Amino acid sequence: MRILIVGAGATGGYFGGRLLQAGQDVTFLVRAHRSAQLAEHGLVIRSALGNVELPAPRTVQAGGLREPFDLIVVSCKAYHLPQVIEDMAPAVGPDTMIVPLLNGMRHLDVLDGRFGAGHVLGGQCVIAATLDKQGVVHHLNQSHSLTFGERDGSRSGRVERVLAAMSQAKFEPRLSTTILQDMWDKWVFLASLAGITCLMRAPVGDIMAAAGGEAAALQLLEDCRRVAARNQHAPSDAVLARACSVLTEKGSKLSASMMRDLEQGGQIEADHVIGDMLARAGEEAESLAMLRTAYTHLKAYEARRDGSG
Ligand SMILES: NC(=O)C1=CN([C@@H]2O[C@H](COP(=O)(O)OP(=O)(O)OC[C@H]3O[C@@H](n4cnc5c(N)ncnc54)[C@H](OP(=O)(O)O)[C@@H]3O)[C@@H](O)[C@H]2O)C=CC1
Ligand SMILES: CC(C)(CO)C(=O)C(=O)O
Repeated sequence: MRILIVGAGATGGYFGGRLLQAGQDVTFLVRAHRSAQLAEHGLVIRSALGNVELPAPRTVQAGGLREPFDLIVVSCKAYHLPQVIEDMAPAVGPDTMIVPLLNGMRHLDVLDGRFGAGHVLGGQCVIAATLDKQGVVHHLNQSHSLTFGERDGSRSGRVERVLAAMSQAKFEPRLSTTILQDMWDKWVFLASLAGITCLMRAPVGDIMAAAGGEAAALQLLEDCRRVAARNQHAPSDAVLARACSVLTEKGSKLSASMMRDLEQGGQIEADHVIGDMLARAGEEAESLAMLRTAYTHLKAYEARRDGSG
């Protein structure tokens, strides 16, 4: 299976690197700076679950794509998606599958609109990873699952082939028959985690140590749950209980990748992760005060960052 990983950043570098390590036919679509880094230093992953150094992984830049790939894994940030879509278009042939790993949901509509829904599977990853200035991928926790599936829930031949291709790689590939619900479940959790850790500029444990911290986190979770329910994707009691316990764990060092980006002064996926959640609340948005505050806070950060205030 010919696999194109779009973006060799934290998630793309990690999962693409693990696939390459397992002997899969992997190419990375990258931009000039990352291309030079990978050519000089190779793809380096530092992980408690096993370091790996892959000298000179195959890369291609926009304009260099000539043929369709079997599988395209999209692992860019949401704010880069419009350009990414144009750059990857020559790699999409009649039988190409696209698996996006972005947090949130709106990218599915964007990808469907450009390539047709038949090409676009559901996808998500659970991992904490970051890229340092030298281009090394740092895996920060013990989770590394990549879940994908047909959005109609079927176990088609093509998703079975993706599972087979991923089965030898050193991460947890999961073929889901409920991928849209899985994506909503993760979004509800992630939007709560990103919203609260960014708002408080602190990981979960420090928020729990602060007066009002637990109530604020749980209120944000409840706001996101209400949006999911309104969109016919209410999380189950078990999913909610798990989200609740992770978001309120005393002493926890957990924070969202958005908080890491924000603390480094970087761009953030405010509209994609929080704004779109609010947009899907419709007229209920007025009553979701924590979610609205989380969004306003991120937009104020963006305004300050890009000097548009
Ligand atoms: N990091 C994490 O722990 C997790 C992240 N996620 C989600 O995964 C998605 C990706 O995040 P993450 O991997 O952290 O992001 P990164 O910023 O680490 O990586 C994204 C990569 O996309 C590349 N890129 C952007 N535009 C293009 C383009 N036109 N052509 C080729 N490459 C391009 C960037 O390259 P360049 O260097 O040129 O800018 C960058 O290396 C996000 O939606 C995030 O929310 C989900 C779970 C965990
Ligand atoms: C939920 C979590 C923390 C892990 O995948 C994540 O997606 C993120 O930090 O962006």
